[in-house]
Amino acid sequence: MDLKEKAIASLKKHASGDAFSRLPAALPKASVLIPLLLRHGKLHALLTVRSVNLKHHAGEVCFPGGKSESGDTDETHTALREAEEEIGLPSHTVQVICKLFPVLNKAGLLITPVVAFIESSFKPRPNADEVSEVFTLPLEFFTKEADHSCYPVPSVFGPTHSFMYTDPRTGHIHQIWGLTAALAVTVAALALGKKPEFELGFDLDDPASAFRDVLNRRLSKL
Ligand SMILES: CC(C)(COP(=O)(O)O)[C@@H](O)C(=O)NCCC(=O)NCCSC(=O)CCC(=O)O
Ligand SMILES: Nc1ncnc2c1ncn2[C@@H]1O[C@H](COP(=O)(O)O)[C@@H](OP(=O)(O)O)[C@H]1O
Ligand SMILES: [Mg+2]
Repeated sequence: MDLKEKAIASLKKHASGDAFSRLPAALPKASVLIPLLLRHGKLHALLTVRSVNLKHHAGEVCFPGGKSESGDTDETHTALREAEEEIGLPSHTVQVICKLFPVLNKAGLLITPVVAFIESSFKPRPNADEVSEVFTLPLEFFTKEADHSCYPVPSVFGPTHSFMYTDPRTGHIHQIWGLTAALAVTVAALALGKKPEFELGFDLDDPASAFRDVLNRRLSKL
């Protein structure tokens, strides 16, 4: 099996399917697209820098995505629609692999990560209202200790991970932390089949278990 096939097979083992699709409507929903691509024979991930003018998470690094809208048919539709709006990614060129288990953020938004392969030749067209920059980086960066730190403060699941990435193309230094870092380390570890050099703070064989506890606590309060 080649790199891409291995990553797809490994990610699909953690597909959440529709297990979380029928949760109460009182739980507001969002999706993020985790776009993977092959570049120089390696798996890469695509990330965005949010506009400094946004009300929430201004200037932070995140995956393309956003809140579910009434016309969306499911979580995957939300992720693809948002990616098309934010970075001009044509949905028909995207190979969706699977939805992973959703995560709850502090605001109570249930966020479903949708993992997908995009074409290596994709040229982003950022929507300046929402996105100031788009960059890609090797997925294995999220398994290395070199530019990583970890804080004991609980994030969406496990401790808070943080990475400092210097983009060799632009020289820009990007901090990737919190929710986005948690999703990136999970997808990197699963897709590459490689334990990170640092302590993850959750069980890689069952990454959804920590999340289930958080979700059940939240559901009991609805
Ligand atoms: C949650 C969102 C996917 C919603 O999308 P929208 O475009 O409508 O804002 C998005 O805001 C998002 O990805 N936010 C997180 C960005 C991020 O990871 N920032 C760095 C750390 S802040 C953090 O981890 C917040 C955790 C929390 O519980 O809120
Ligand atoms: N055309 C537009 N111009 C400016 N802001 C927009 C916009 N469309 C969406 N937004 C804002 O962009 C953010 C992300 O939206 P989405 O969920 O669609 O990704 C939201 O703001 P905040 O994140 O500041 O609340 C939303 O209000
Ligand atoms: Mg968004």
